Amino acid sequence: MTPDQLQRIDAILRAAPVVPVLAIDDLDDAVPLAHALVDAGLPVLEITLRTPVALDAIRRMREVPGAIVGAGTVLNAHDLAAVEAAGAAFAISPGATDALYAAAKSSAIPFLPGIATASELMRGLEHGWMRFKFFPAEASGGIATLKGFAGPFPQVKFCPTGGIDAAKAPGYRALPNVLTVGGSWMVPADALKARDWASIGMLAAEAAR
Ligand SMILES: O=C(O)C(=O)C[C@H](O)[C@H](O)COP(=O)(O)O
Repeated sequence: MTPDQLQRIDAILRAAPVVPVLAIDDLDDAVPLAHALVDAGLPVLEITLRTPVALDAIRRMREVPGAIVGAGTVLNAHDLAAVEAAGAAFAISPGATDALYAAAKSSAIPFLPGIATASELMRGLEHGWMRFKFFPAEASGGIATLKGFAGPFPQVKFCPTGGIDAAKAPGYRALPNVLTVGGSWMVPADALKARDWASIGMLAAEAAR
């Protein structure tokens, strides 16, 4: 991670009160969903590569004014190259491998690897990274684990994701080593299916406060 990549990932995460983690099945939902979230105060969007239309969704959503659209579920060097080619502003992984770190080092895209343990974090430090997704946050000890990491790793900051909801988010965001949190709670599956942008906007606005 170059100083430039560190500065860029920090700027992106600091622009996000919360990062919505999105799985888009219907490409026609991409733009109205981005509008609903951005207008509600959540400009930074993580589009997971879990659906066949994810790369096309990134291409469309990045045209929405104010949106900072990145990719999630980036599992390998091939995924990283694909999301960079689609114009993603950043790439997030639920974990990390040596091959993925190597690919990220030779790429310009800001990359946020995932870690859940001290050893995974130390492997990331060896590769030069100081910003991580903490995943799956709740299942990996949540706030108590992040407080534990603050002692031996004072220079490291996190975006915890996984099992966080509206009630739990403020506790995470109050931690000094947390830049922002990620989660899908503001886009309930039934609201997305119903294209209920008003409800999603209300949940997003609440998350942005
Ligand atoms: O697909 C990925 O790359 C992931 O890392 C998983 C997501 O971050 C979580 O599924 C979001 O967590 P929830 O808010 O609990 O839904």
